[in-house]
Amino acid sequence: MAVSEANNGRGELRILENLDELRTDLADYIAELSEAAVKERGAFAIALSGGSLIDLMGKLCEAPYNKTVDWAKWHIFWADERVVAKNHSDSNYKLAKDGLLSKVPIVPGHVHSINDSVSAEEAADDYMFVIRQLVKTRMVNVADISDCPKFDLILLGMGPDGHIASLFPNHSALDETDEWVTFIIDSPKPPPERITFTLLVINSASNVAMVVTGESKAEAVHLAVDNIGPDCPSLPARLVHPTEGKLVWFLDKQAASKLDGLQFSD
Ligand SMILES: O=C(O)[C@H](O)[C@@H](O)[C@H](O)[C@H](O)COP(=O)(O)O
Repeated sequence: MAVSEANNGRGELRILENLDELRTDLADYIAELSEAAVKERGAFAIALSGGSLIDLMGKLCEAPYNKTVDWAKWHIFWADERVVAKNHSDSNYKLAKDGLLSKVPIVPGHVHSINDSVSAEEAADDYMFVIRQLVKTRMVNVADISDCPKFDLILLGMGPDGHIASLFPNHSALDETDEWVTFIIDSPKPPPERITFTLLVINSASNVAMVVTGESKAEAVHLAVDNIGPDCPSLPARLVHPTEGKLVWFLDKQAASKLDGLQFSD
């Protein structure tokens, strides 16, 4: 693995030889953050996304993690969710349940999925209310300089267009600076209706991990991480910049292949 700090404050870059190494490194990283948060405040508030992420987290269901992680202290949220029924094949909740949550001893009451029986707008409001209650009890930590939730870890994938969660390039949801959760009804990636954490919440987290693999993402990784001059596009992934937290990129060689000045030692 090559680990380096992007020289422009764009976070730590962890570039893994292959998907197996990435899966192990990601599981170690999540397990370490979980242990630290449980030690410090008795709970671990983690937000998941959809896509390939859940499969890449798969090692957590295996030894030693399945036994060593303090699953009872985990509180699960979604950085974004598709507004479909929980048993629909498009549901990020279903993806996480089938691939992770059903395989480890998570407390069912700690799984904070969205209300799937209302409109996207109502689901976003409802989710914000749920998070607000958990911030009050400090199940979810609070930012030092605002009343914003400070998740212990937000895990994000990235599309080839540089979208993160359900924040897409040139979409007005990117400009939402008041609400913690917003909704969209015109997602370019199906299904169209989604709710998503805003940049406000993403950038208030203690830790944000961008988990990105495959050659189709290489250009977007370059645009999100490298110094690309004044024509810098407003790529959603480039706007991830935790103000009081730490950003780590988990990349395979393919996704990292267009980064400036990268040298792989074979
Ligand atoms: O629900 C979603 O669609 C996502 O949360 C989305 O932001 C996803 O993480 C990226 O599109 C990357 O997905 P892949 O890793 O599958 O390419």
